Amino acid sequence: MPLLEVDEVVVRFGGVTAVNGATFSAEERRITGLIGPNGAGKTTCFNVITGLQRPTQGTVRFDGRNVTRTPVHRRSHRGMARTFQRLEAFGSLTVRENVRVALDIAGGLRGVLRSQTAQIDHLLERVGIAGYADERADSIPTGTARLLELARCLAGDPRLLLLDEPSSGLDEHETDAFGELLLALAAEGRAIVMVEHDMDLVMTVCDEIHVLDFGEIICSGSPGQVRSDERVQRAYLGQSDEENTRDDLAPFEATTTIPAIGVG
Ligand SMILES: Nc1ncnc2c1ncn2[C@@H]1O[C@H](COP(=O)(O)OP(=O)(O)OP(=O)(O)O)[C@@H](O)[C@H]1O
Repeated sequence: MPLLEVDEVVVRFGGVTAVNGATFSAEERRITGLIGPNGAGKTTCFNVITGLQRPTQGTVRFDGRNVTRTPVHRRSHRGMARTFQRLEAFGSLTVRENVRVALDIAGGLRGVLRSQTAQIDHLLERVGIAGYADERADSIPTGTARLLELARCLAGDPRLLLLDEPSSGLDEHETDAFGELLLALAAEGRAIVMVEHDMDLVMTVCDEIHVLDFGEIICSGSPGQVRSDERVQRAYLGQSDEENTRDDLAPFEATTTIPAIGVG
């Protein structure tokens, strides 16, 4: 049974249908990609999964239980963790203090009063930002701040990790290391769902990919299946030049086939 099941979810904002009957799942030990053009409904799906957005219709199940109406903090307590596109760390605290706060909160839920320095160091090393431990969070590069968000998520030892554009701000070398980290986190038994615009990363690490377009899942499958799907290629190429300004879409402008984006 998948750890996460999203079933026929619809989200309407007035006249806008942001998500339209989306059905997909995520399993432990696997990395699931959720991709699609700007405004396709990816972040809204994350909001529904984590409880920030009540769906107009549909169901979310986590570990077999219907959590569609479960508040955010209870879903978190049951093992969901999420990073945001917008950075959420406390800017005036150091990187180390940010991780300590996250560990204290997670530990508090388990009755542990004070986090151990070794735990903090371990998390910082794990995500590769130990060198920034004593810097203020608002002074570190964006990519590093995203890794700090991940460290804060891992403080709660989540079973399901939802990552919203986690690699943005990382250079090529850092992105490669990040991909390795994701694979290691999944191998430990976690389910990872990732909204990501770096197609090289998505195609390299994801076991399964769901493609959203105008709120609908238009394709689900392996990276190979998604790359060769005509509807996916049309969805990306269909954007006007004005809309099509994001770096992530640039590779699709040069070619009509996804395999030519430098993967595999
Ligand atoms: N609170 C809201 N009120 C009204 N419309 C919204 C709201 N949130 C999202 N939308 C609309 O819903 C659609 C889906 O938005 P969403 O942010 O989920 O897309 P996305 O795929 O995450 O986009 P991006 O890749 O640009 O982050 C868009 O048309 C957006 O304008």
